Amino acid sequence: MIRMQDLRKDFTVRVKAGRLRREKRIVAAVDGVSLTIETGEMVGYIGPNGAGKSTTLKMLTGVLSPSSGEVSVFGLTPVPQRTRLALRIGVVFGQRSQLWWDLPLHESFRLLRHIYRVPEAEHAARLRRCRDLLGLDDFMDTPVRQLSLGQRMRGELTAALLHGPQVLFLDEPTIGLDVVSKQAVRSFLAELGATGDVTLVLTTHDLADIERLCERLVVIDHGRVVHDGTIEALHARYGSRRSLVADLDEPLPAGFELPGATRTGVEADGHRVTFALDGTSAGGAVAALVAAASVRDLSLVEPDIEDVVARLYTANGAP
Ligand SMILES: Nc1ncnc2c1ncn2[C@@H]1O[C@H](COP(=O)(O)OP(=O)(O)OP(=O)(O)O)[C@@H](O)[C@H]1O
Repeated sequence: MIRMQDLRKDFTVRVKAGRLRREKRIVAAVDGVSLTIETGEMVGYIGPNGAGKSTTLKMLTGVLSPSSGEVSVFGLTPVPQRTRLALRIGVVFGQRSQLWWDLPLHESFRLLRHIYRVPEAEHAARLRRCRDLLGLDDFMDTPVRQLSLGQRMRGELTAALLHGPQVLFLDEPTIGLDVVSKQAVRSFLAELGATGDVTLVLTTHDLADIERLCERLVVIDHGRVVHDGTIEALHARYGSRRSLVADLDEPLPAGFELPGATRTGVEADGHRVTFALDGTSAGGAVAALVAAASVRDLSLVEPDIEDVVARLYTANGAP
């Protein structure tokens, strides 16, 4: 449904070359991206600053023309068929608003209904759902310029959905939001994605968004895709391991080894030990530890996505 084939976008920038001279330089913001995204997928599109995420979204939504390669969304070519495409996609760019700054929020929604020519009953049903799930009622009458960032973002999401798009492109939807607003936005998107009717593509620097929402993770760096798969596949590729943390009555005997695990930490004078598990099953290691020592408490710690993504960015030479 969304297809990109060897998609590229070059920008020409002028950089200082000596005291008075400026030189033209080509920046390959997107450098040969090929991806296919099917209906109902929830895809996290991540990468370090300047990796090319926003540029890709801009080409998908018809804001920017590609320098070369192909891009289509529902078989439409975004720039020349932008108007037709707009009826079928919703876009939220964290930094840019689609609401009318001086009007109360509900007026923006009313105007959008007319722009998209949405039948009254359909509009009312969608708006009701957004009001409930995103808790808009307290600020429906407030002019947009007086809304907090979290309130505005909830308004932006609603505005992007009122015409019933089949794909939602979100650029940093939770940036700068407080914890409560983040949760509201994430739960809302999770619910939306769970219906299977809406395809979600979102960029974010907050990996909790990805963990909560996305089955598929595409990592881009220097304009190129460096990973495309599940979070689990990413962990497997980078050898992330689960840890077993045990609190013991007595320290383990010297030279103690746990089959299927490697000791990675000792704290509290030997009363707390951490083992990295080699496999995915903890059963054998737990049984062996309990047989060998007096265990007071045990916990399993999942690998941290932040760590593995940081390793991935570093591996690709990001600054
Ligand atoms: N209009 C433009 N003119 C010149 N260079 C641009 C333009 N837009 C983006 N770039 C450059 O293209 C590269 C990719 O930028 P892009 O905004 O797509 O990155 P990003 O992954 O979205 O980054 P961030 O996480 O910081 O938002 C960067 O090197 C950026 O400086």
